[in-house]
Amino acid sequence: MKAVHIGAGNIGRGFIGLLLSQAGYEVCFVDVNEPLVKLLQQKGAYTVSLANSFHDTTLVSGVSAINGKDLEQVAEAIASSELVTTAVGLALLDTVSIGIAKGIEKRMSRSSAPLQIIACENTIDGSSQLKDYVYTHLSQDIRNKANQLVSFPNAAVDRIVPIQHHEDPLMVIVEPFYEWLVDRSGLLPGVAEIAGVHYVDQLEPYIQRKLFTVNTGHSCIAYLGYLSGHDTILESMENPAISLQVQHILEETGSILIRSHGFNPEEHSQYIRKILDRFRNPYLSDEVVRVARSPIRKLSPNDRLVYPALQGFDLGIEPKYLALAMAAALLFDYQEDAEAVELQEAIKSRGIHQVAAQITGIPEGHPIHALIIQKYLSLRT
Ligand SMILES: NC(=O)c1ccc[n+]([C@@H]2O[C@H](COP(=O)([O-])OP(=O)(O)OC[C@H]3O[C@@H](n4cnc5c(N)ncnc54)[C@H](O)[C@@H]3O)[C@@H](O)[C@H]2O)c1
Ligand SMILES: O=P(O)(O)OC[C@@H](O)[C@@H](O)[C@H](O)[C@H](O)CO
Repeated sequence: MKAVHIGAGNIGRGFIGLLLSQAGYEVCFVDVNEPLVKLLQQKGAYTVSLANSFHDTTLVSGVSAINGKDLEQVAEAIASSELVTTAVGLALLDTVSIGIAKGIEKRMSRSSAPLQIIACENTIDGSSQLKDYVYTHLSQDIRNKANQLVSFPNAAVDRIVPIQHHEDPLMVIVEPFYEWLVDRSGLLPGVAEIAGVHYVDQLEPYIQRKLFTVNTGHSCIAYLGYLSGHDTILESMENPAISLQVQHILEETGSILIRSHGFNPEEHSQYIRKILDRFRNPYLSDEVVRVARSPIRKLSPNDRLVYPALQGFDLGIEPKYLALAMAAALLFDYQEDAEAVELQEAIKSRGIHQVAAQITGIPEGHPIHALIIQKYLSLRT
Protein backbone atom coordinates (compact mmCIF):
# COMPACT_ATOMS: atom_id res chain seq x y z
CA MET A 1 0.00 0.00 0.00
CA LYS A 2 1.27 3.45 -0.89
CA ALA A 3 0.43 6.82 0.62
CA VAL A 4 1.43 10.34 -0.36
CA HIS A 5 1.56 12.74 2.55
CA ILE A 6 1.76 16.45 1.63
CA GLY A 7 3.46 18.61 4.29
CA ALA A 8 6.39 16.87 6.01
CA GLY A 9 6.36 19.26 8.97
CA ASN A 10 5.72 18.63 12.65
CA ILE A 11 2.37 16.81 12.51
CA GLY A 12 3.20 15.34 9.08
CA ARG A 13 6.27 13.46 10.30
CA GLY A 14 5.35 13.24 14.00
CA PHE A 15 1.87 11.79 13.58
CA ILE A 16 0.51 11.15 10.08
CA GLY A 17 3.68 9.68 8.55
CA LEU A 18 4.33 7.60 11.67
CA LEU A 19 0.81 6.18 11.87
CA LEU A 20 0.61 5.46 8.13
CA SER A 21 3.96 3.70 8.23
CA GLN A 22 2.81 1.59 11.20
CA ALA A 23 -0.41 0.84 9.29
CA GLY A 24 1.67 -0.73 6.51
CA TYR A 25 1.86 2.12 3.99
CA GLU A 26 5.00 3.06 2.07
CA VAL A 27 4.96 6.77 2.77
CA CYS A 28 6.10 9.35 0.22
CA PHE A 29 6.36 12.85 1.70
CA VAL A 30 5.80 15.94 -0.44
CA ASP A 31 7.16 19.25 0.82
CA VAL A 32 8.48 22.53 -0.58
CA ASN A 33 11.24 22.84 2.04
CA GLU A 34 14.17 21.72 -0.10
CA PRO A 35 16.71 20.87 2.65
CA LEU A 36 14.02 18.82 4.42
CA VAL A 37 13.12 16.94 1.22
CA LYS A 38 16.80 16.25 0.43
CA LEU A 39 17.45 14.92 3.92
CA LEU A 40 14.38 12.64 3.80
CA GLN A 41 15.57 11.38 0.40
CA GLN A 42 19.09 10.72 1.71
CA LYS A 43 18.09 9.03 4.97
CA GLY A 44 14.79 7.41 3.96
CA ALA A 45 13.99 7.32 7.68
CA TYR A 46 13.54 9.51 10.76
CA THR A 47 12.85 9.10 14.47
CA VAL A 48 9.82 10.04 16.54
CA SER A 49 10.30 10.30 20.28
CA LEU A 50 7.54 10.48 22.89
CA ALA A 51 7.43 13.33 25.38
CA ASN A 52 7.30 11.10 28.47
CA SER A 53 9.76 9.97 31.14
CA PHE A 54 10.88 7.02 28.99
CA HIS A 55 11.39 9.05 25.76
CA ASP A 56 10.18 5.98 23.81
CA THR A 57 11.63 6.28 20.32
CA THR A 58 10.43 4.80 17.03
CA LEU A 59 12.32 4.68 13.76
CA VAL A 60 10.05 5.40 10.79
CA SER A 61 11.84 3.79 7.86
CA GLY A 62 11.25 3.14 4.18
CA VAL A 63 9.98 6.66 3.50
CA SER A 64 10.68 8.71 0.37
CA ALA A 65 10.26 12.39 -0.49
CA ILE A 66 9.42 14.64 -3.42
CA ASN A 67 9.75 18.39 -3.87
CA GLY A 68 6.21 19.80 -3.98
CA LYS A 69 7.18 22.25 -6.72
CA ASP A 70 7.72 19.33 -9.09
CA LEU A 71 4.06 18.82 -9.97
CA GLU A 72 4.78 16.04 -12.47
CA GLN A 73 6.49 13.93 -9.80
CA VAL A 74 3.73 14.70 -7.29
CA ALA A 75 1.10 13.62 -9.82
CA GLU A 76 3.02 10.44 -10.63
CA ALA A 77 3.25 9.51 -6.92
CA ILE A 78 -0.47 10.14 -6.40
CA ALA A 79 -1.33 8.13 -9.51
CA SER A 80 0.21 5.04 -7.93
CA SER A 81 -1.08 5.50 -4.35
CA GLU A 82 -4.27 4.50 -2.54
CA LEU A 83 -4.17 7.37 -0.08
CA VAL A 84 -3.30 11.08 -0.06
CA THR A 85 -3.14 13.08 3.17
CA THR A 86 -2.27 16.73 3.79
CA ALA A 87 -0.98 18.67 6.81
CA VAL A 88 0.21 21.95 5.33
CA GLY A 89 -2.04 24.51 7.03
CA LEU A 90 -5.54 25.56 5.99
CA ALA A 91 -4.36 28.52 3.89
CA LEU A 92 -2.29 26.21 1.67
CA LEU A 93 -5.00 23.71 0.71
CA ASP A 94 -5.69 25.78 -2.39
CA THR A 95 -2.00 25.67 -3.40
CA VAL A 96 -1.57 21.90 -2.97
CA SER A 97 -4.85 21.14 -4.76
CA ILE A 98 -3.19 21.60 -8.18
CA GLY A 99 -0.77 18.68 -7.72
CA ILE A 100 -3.57 16.53 -6.31
CA ALA A 101 -5.79 17.30 -9.31
CA LYS A 102 -2.99 16.40 -11.71
CA GLY A 103 -2.48 13.15 -9.77
CA ILE A 104 -6.20 12.27 -10.00
CA GLU A 105 -6.18 12.94 -13.74
CA LYS A 106 -3.12 10.73 -14.29
CA ARG A 107 -4.52 7.99 -12.08
CA MET A 108 -7.85 7.94 -13.91
CA SER A 109 -6.14 7.64 -17.28
CA ARG A 110 -4.63 4.36 -16.03
CA SER A 111 -7.01 2.66 -13.66
CA SER A 112 -10.35 2.80 -11.92
CA ALA A 113 -9.02 1.95 -8.47
CA PRO A 114 -10.45 4.01 -5.59
CA LEU A 115 -8.48 6.78 -3.91
CA GLN A 116 -8.92 8.27 -0.43
CA ILE A 117 -7.88 11.91 0.19
CA ILE A 118 -7.86 13.30 3.75
CA ALA A 119 -7.00 16.83 4.84
CA CYS A 120 -5.50 16.64 8.34
CA GLU A 121 -5.82 20.33 9.15
CA ASN A 122 -7.39 22.04 12.16
CA THR A 123 -10.68 23.01 10.61
CA ILE A 124 -14.25 21.88 10.14
CA ASP A 125 -14.80 20.00 6.85
CA GLY A 126 -11.15 20.27 5.74
CA SER A 127 -11.34 17.45 3.17
CA SER A 128 -14.52 18.94 1.67
CA GLN A 129 -12.75 22.29 1.35
CA LEU A 130 -9.81 20.54 -0.33
CA LYS A 131 -12.20 18.72 -2.68
CA ASP A 132 -13.71 22.05 -3.78
CA TYR A 133 -10.24 23.39 -4.64
CA VAL A 134 -9.20 20.18 -6.42
CA TYR A 135 -12.41 20.15 -8.51
CA THR A 136 -11.71 23.65 -9.84
CA HIS A 137 -8.74 22.10 -11.68
CA LEU A 138 -10.64 19.12 -13.15
CA SER A 139 -12.70 18.86 -16.34
CA GLN A 140 -16.37 17.89 -15.99
CA ASP A 141 -15.56 14.43 -17.35
CA ILE A 142 -12.85 13.78 -14.73
CA ARG A 143 -15.08 15.22 -12.00
CA ASN A 144 -17.81 12.73 -12.93
CA LYS A 145 -15.32 9.85 -12.68
CA ALA A 146 -13.85 11.23 -9.44
CA ASN A 147 -17.36 11.35 -7.94
CA GLN A 148 -17.39 7.55 -8.27
CA LEU A 149 -13.79 6.81 -7.26
CA VAL A 150 -12.27 9.50 -5.07
CA SER A 151 -13.39 9.86 -1.44
CA PHE A 152 -12.67 13.04 0.53
CA PRO A 153 -13.77 12.04 4.07
CA ASN A 154 -13.48 14.80 6.66
CA ALA A 155 -11.19 14.22 9.63
CA ALA A 156 -10.12 15.42 13.06
CA VAL A 157 -6.48 14.97 14.05
CA ASP A 158 -5.24 15.48 17.57
CA ARG A 159 -1.64 15.30 18.79
CA ILE A 160 0.43 18.19 20.10
CA VAL A 161 3.61 18.49 18.07
CA PRO A 162 5.68 21.58 18.90
CA ILE A 163 8.25 23.28 16.68
CA GLN A 164 11.37 21.11 16.83
CA HIS A 165 14.90 22.20 17.74
CA HIS A 166 17.25 19.20 17.45
CA GLU A 167 20.67 18.47 16.05
CA ASP A 168 18.96 15.92 13.80
CA PRO A 169 16.52 18.09 11.77
CA LEU A 170 14.28 15.11 10.95
CA MET A 171 13.70 14.03 14.53
CA VAL A 172 10.32 14.88 16.07
CA ILE A 173 9.26 14.88 19.73
CA VAL A 174 5.51 14.40 20.11
CA GLU A 175 3.15 14.08 23.03
CA PRO A 176 2.12 10.45 23.75
CA PHE A 177 -1.61 11.11 23.18
CA TYR A 178 -3.04 10.88 19.66
CA GLU A 179 -6.42 10.62 17.99
CA TRP A 180 -7.28 10.53 14.29
CA LEU A 181 -10.97 10.40 13.50
CA VAL A 182 -12.38 10.06 9.99
CA ASP A 183 -15.98 10.43 8.81
CA ARG A 184 -17.02 7.03 7.46
CA SER A 185 -20.01 8.57 5.69
CA GLY A 186 -17.52 10.29 3.35
CA LEU A 187 -16.14 6.98 2.02
CA LEU A 188 -17.12 5.61 -1.38
CA PRO A 189 -17.47 1.83 -1.83
CA GLY A 190 -14.21 -0.12 -2.07
CA VAL A 191 -12.10 2.27 0.02
CA ALA A 192 -9.96 0.54 2.64
CA GLU A 193 -10.04 1.90 6.18
CA ILE A 194 -6.61 2.84 7.60
CA ALA A 195 -5.46 0.75 10.59
CA GLY A 196 -5.06 2.97 13.67
CA VAL A 197 -7.57 5.54 12.40
CA HIS A 198 -10.90 5.63 14.17
CA TYR A 199 -13.77 5.86 11.66
CA VAL A 200 -16.99 7.39 13.00
CA ASP A 201 -20.43 7.54 11.42
CA GLN A 202 -20.83 11.24 12.13
CA LEU A 203 -17.79 13.47 12.57
CA GLU A 204 -19.39 16.83 13.40
CA PRO A 205 -19.73 16.37 17.19
CA TYR A 206 -16.16 15.04 17.45
CA ILE A 207 -14.45 17.68 15.33
CA GLN A 208 -16.32 20.39 17.26
CA ARG A 209 -15.40 18.75 20.57
CA LYS A 210 -11.72 18.63 19.55
CA LEU A 211 -11.50 22.14 18.07
CA PHE A 212 -13.58 23.82 20.78
CA THR A 213 -11.78 22.11 23.66
CA VAL A 214 -8.17 21.36 22.67
CA ASN A 215 -7.73 24.27 20.25
CA THR A 216 -9.95 26.80 22.03
CA GLY A 217 -8.17 26.09 25.31
CA HIS A 218 -4.77 26.10 23.63
CA SER A 219 -5.35 29.46 21.91
CA CYS A 220 -6.67 31.01 25.14
CA ILE A 221 -3.47 29.97 26.98
CA ALA A 222 -1.26 31.12 24.11
CA TYR A 223 -2.78 34.61 23.71
CA LEU A 224 -3.01 35.28 27.45
CA GLY A 225 0.43 33.73 27.97
CA TYR A 226 1.93 35.95 25.27
CA LEU A 227 0.39 39.06 26.87
CA SER A 228 1.88 38.04 30.24
CA GLY A 229 5.35 37.56 28.72
CA HIS A 230 5.44 33.74 28.95
CA ASP A 231 7.39 31.75 26.35
CA THR A 232 5.74 28.34 26.51
CA ILE A 233 2.34 26.76 27.10
CA LEU A 234 3.67 24.99 30.21
CA GLU A 235 4.99 28.25 31.68
CA SER A 236 1.62 29.94 30.95
CA MET A 237 -0.26 27.07 32.63
CA GLU A 238 1.88 27.62 35.73
CA ASN A 239 0.42 31.14 35.95
CA PRO A 240 -2.63 30.63 38.23
CA ALA A 241 -4.64 33.43 36.59
CA ILE A 242 -4.21 31.92 33.10
CA SER A 243 -4.85 28.39 34.28
CA LEU A 244 -8.13 29.61 35.83
CA GLN A 245 -9.20 31.44 32.63
CA VAL A 246 -8.57 28.25 30.63
CA GLN A 247 -10.62 26.21 33.06
CA HIS A 248 -13.44 28.77 32.63
CA ILE A 249 -13.27 28.86 28.83
CA LEU A 250 -13.42 25.06 28.68
CA GLU A 251 -16.42 25.04 31.01
CA GLU A 252 -18.02 27.60 28.68
CA THR A 253 -17.40 25.61 25.49
CA GLY A 254 -18.23 22.44 27.47
CA SER A 255 -21.75 23.73 28.22
CA ILE A 256 -22.17 24.64 24.55
CA LEU A 257 -20.94 21.23 23.32
CA ILE A 258 -23.10 19.35 25.83
CA ARG A 259 -26.18 21.36 24.82
CA SER A 260 -25.49 21.13 21.06
CA HIS A 261 -24.39 17.51 20.77
CA GLY A 262 -25.65 15.77 23.89
CA PHE A 263 -22.22 14.79 25.28
CA ASN A 264 -22.44 13.22 28.73
CA PRO A 265 -21.50 16.00 31.23
CA GLU A 266 -19.36 13.73 33.45
CA GLU A 267 -17.52 12.25 30.46
CA HIS A 268 -16.99 15.72 29.07
CA SER A 269 -15.50 16.91 32.38
CA GLN A 270 -13.06 13.99 32.18
CA TYR A 271 -12.23 14.95 28.59
CA ILE A 272 -11.46 18.51 29.77
CA ARG A 273 -9.29 17.26 32.65
CA LYS A 274 -7.30 15.07 30.29
CA ILE A 275 -6.70 17.99 27.93
CA LEU A 276 -5.60 20.29 30.74
CA ASP A 277 -3.11 17.57 31.78
CA ARG A 278 -1.81 17.44 28.20
CA PHE A 279 -1.20 21.20 28.33
CA ARG A 280 0.82 20.63 31.53
CA ASN A 281 3.09 17.91 30.06
CA PRO A 282 6.51 18.72 31.60
CA TYR A 283 8.35 16.85 28.81
CA LEU A 284 6.93 19.06 26.06
CA SER A 285 8.24 22.54 25.26
CA ASP A 286 5.61 24.21 23.08
CA GLU A 287 6.11 27.89 22.31
CA VAL A 288 3.16 30.25 22.79
CA VAL A 289 3.89 31.87 19.43
CA ARG A 290 3.35 28.55 17.62
CA VAL A 291 0.00 27.96 19.28
CA ALA A 292 -1.00 31.61 18.76
CA ARG A 293 0.13 31.63 15.08
CA SER A 294 -2.16 33.10 12.41
CA PRO A 295 -4.53 35.12 14.64
CA ILE A 296 -6.70 36.22 11.69
CA ARG A 297 -7.43 32.55 10.89
CA LYS A 298 -8.07 31.78 14.55
CA LEU A 299 -10.48 34.75 14.81
CA SER A 300 -12.40 33.82 11.67
CA PRO A 301 -16.10 32.88 11.87
CA ASN A 302 -15.64 29.11 11.44
CA ASP A 303 -12.75 28.71 13.84
CA ARG A 304 -12.19 27.81 17.53
CA LEU A 305 -13.26 31.10 19.13
CA VAL A 306 -16.04 32.77 17.11
CA TYR A 307 -17.95 29.63 16.11
CA PRO A 308 -18.58 28.38 19.68
CA ALA A 309 -19.21 31.95 20.89
CA LEU A 310 -22.04 32.39 18.37
CA GLN A 311 -23.35 28.89 19.13
CA GLY A 312 -23.36 29.80 22.84
CA PHE A 313 -25.12 33.08 22.19
CA ASP A 314 -27.88 31.26 20.29
CA LEU A 315 -28.24 28.88 23.25
CA GLY A 316 -28.50 31.76 25.74
CA ILE A 317 -24.97 31.24 27.14
CA GLU A 318 -22.99 34.47 27.43
CA PRO A 319 -19.52 33.65 25.95
CA LYS A 320 -17.53 35.92 28.22
CA TYR A 321 -14.36 33.82 28.37
CA LEU A 322 -14.41 33.24 24.61
CA ALA A 323 -14.71 37.02 24.23
CA LEU A 324 -11.69 37.45 26.53
CA ALA A 325 -9.63 35.03 24.41
CA MET A 326 -10.71 36.87 21.23
CA ALA A 327 -9.67 40.18 22.81
CA ALA A 328 -6.28 38.69 23.71
CA ALA A 329 -5.93 37.39 20.13
CA LEU A 330 -6.65 40.91 18.82
CA LEU A 331 -3.70 42.12 20.90
CA PHE A 332 -1.27 39.51 19.53
CA ASP A 333 1.50 41.60 17.98
CA TYR A 334 4.33 39.12 17.40
CA GLN A 335 6.45 40.68 14.65
CA GLU A 336 7.43 37.36 13.05
CA ASP A 337 3.83 36.31 12.45
CA ALA A 338 2.60 37.80 9.16
CA GLU A 339 -1.06 37.71 10.25
CA ALA A 340 -0.26 39.36 13.59
CA VAL A 341 1.51 42.18 11.75
CA GLU A 342 -1.40 42.57 9.30
CA LEU A 343 -3.88 42.55 12.18
CA GLN A 344 -2.05 45.24 14.17
CA GLU A 345 -1.65 47.43 11.09
CA ALA A 346 -5.37 47.13 10.36
CA ILE A 347 -6.28 48.05 13.95
CA LYS A 348 -3.93 51.03 13.80
CA SER A 349 -5.42 52.37 10.59
CA ARG A 350 -9.11 51.43 10.93
CA GLY A 351 -9.68 51.07 14.65
CA ILE A 352 -10.52 48.06 16.81
CA HIS A 353 -14.33 48.26 16.40
CA GLN A 354 -14.28 47.89 12.63
CA VAL A 355 -11.43 45.36 12.47
CA ALA A 356 -12.94 43.11 15.17
CA ALA A 357 -16.24 43.09 13.24
CA GLN A 358 -14.58 42.40 9.89
CA ILE A 359 -12.34 39.55 11.05
CA THR A 360 -14.80 37.77 13.32
CA GLY A 361 -17.86 38.45 11.15
CA ILE A 362 -19.66 39.60 14.32
CA PRO A 363 -21.17 43.00 13.41
CA GLU A 364 -20.82 46.16 15.45
CA GLY A 365 -23.92 46.43 17.63
CA HIS A 366 -23.99 42.67 18.36
CA PRO A 367 -23.69 41.97 22.14
CA ILE A 368 -20.64 39.71 21.57
CA HIS A 369 -18.91 42.48 19.62
CA ALA A 370 -19.47 44.82 22.59
CA LEU A 371 -18.12 42.14 24.94
CA ILE A 372 -14.95 41.67 22.85
CA ILE A 373 -14.30 45.42 22.79
CA GLN A 374 -14.88 45.68 26.55
CA LYS A 375 -12.36 42.86 27.22
CA TYR A 376 -9.92 44.28 24.66
CA LEU A 377 -9.90 47.67 26.38
CA SER A 378 -9.46 46.11 29.81
CA LEU A 379 -6.58 43.87 28.64
CA ARG A 380 -4.89 46.73 26.80
CA THR A 381 -4.61 48.94 29.89
N1 LIG B 1 1.48 20.64 15.21
C1 LIG B 1 0.38 20.24 15.77
O1 LIG B 1 0.31 20.07 17.00
C2 LIG B 1 -0.85 19.98 14.94
C3 LIG B 1 -1.80 19.07 15.43
C4 LIG B 1 -2.97 18.82 14.71
C5 LIG B 1 -3.15 19.46 13.48
N2 LIG B 1 -2.19 20.33 13.03
C6 LIG B 1 -2.45 20.96 11.74
O2 LIG B 1 -1.56 20.42 10.77
C7 LIG B 1 -1.20 21.40 9.81
C8 LIG B 1 0.31 21.53 9.78
O3 LIG B 1 0.77 21.94 11.05
P1 LIG B 1 2.29 21.73 11.52
O4 LIG B 1 2.33 22.13 12.95
O5 LIG B 1 2.75 20.39 11.14
O6 LIG B 1 3.01 22.85 10.63
P2 LIG B 1 4.46 22.80 10.00
O7 LIG B 1 4.75 24.18 9.58
O8 LIG B 1 5.40 22.11 10.93
O9 LIG B 1 4.28 21.86 8.71
C9 LIG B 1 3.75 22.28 7.50
C10 LIG B 1 4.63 21.74 6.39
O10 LIG B 1 3.99 22.02 5.15
C11 LIG B 1 5.02 22.36 4.23
N3 LIG B 1 4.46 23.07 3.08
C12 LIG B 1 4.16 24.38 2.95
N4 LIG B 1 3.69 24.63 1.72
C13 LIG B 1 3.67 23.45 1.07
C14 LIG B 1 3.31 23.08 -0.26
N5 LIG B 1 2.85 23.97 -1.14
N6 LIG B 1 3.44 21.78 -0.61
C15 LIG B 1 3.91 20.87 0.28
N7 LIG B 1 4.28 21.18 1.55
C16 LIG B 1 4.16 22.45 1.92
C17 LIG B 1 6.00 23.18 5.05
O11 LIG B 1 7.28 23.29 4.42
C18 LIG B 1 6.03 22.40 6.35
O12 LIG B 1 7.04 21.41 6.33
C19 LIG B 1 -1.92 22.68 10.25
O13 LIG B 1 -3.15 22.77 9.57
C20 LIG B 1 -2.18 22.45 11.72
O14 LIG B 1 -3.29 23.15 12.20
C21 LIG B 1 -1.05 20.59 13.72
O1 LIG C 1 -2.30 24.32 14.37
P1 LIG C 1 -3.13 25.54 14.68
O2 LIG C 1 -2.41 26.82 14.38
O3 LIG C 1 -4.50 25.47 14.11
O4 LIG C 1 -3.35 25.51 16.28
C1 LIG C 1 -2.24 25.50 17.14
C2 LIG C 1 -2.36 24.37 18.14
O5 LIG C 1 -3.47 24.59 18.96
C3 LIG C 1 -2.51 23.02 17.43
O6 LIG C 1 -1.50 22.80 16.49
C4 LIG C 1 -2.53 21.86 18.45
O7 LIG C 1 -1.24 21.61 18.92
C5 LIG C 1 -3.12 20.61 17.82
O8 LIG C 1 -4.32 20.90 17.19
C6 LIG C 1 -3.31 19.50 18.83
O9 LIG C 1 -4.01 18.46 18.23
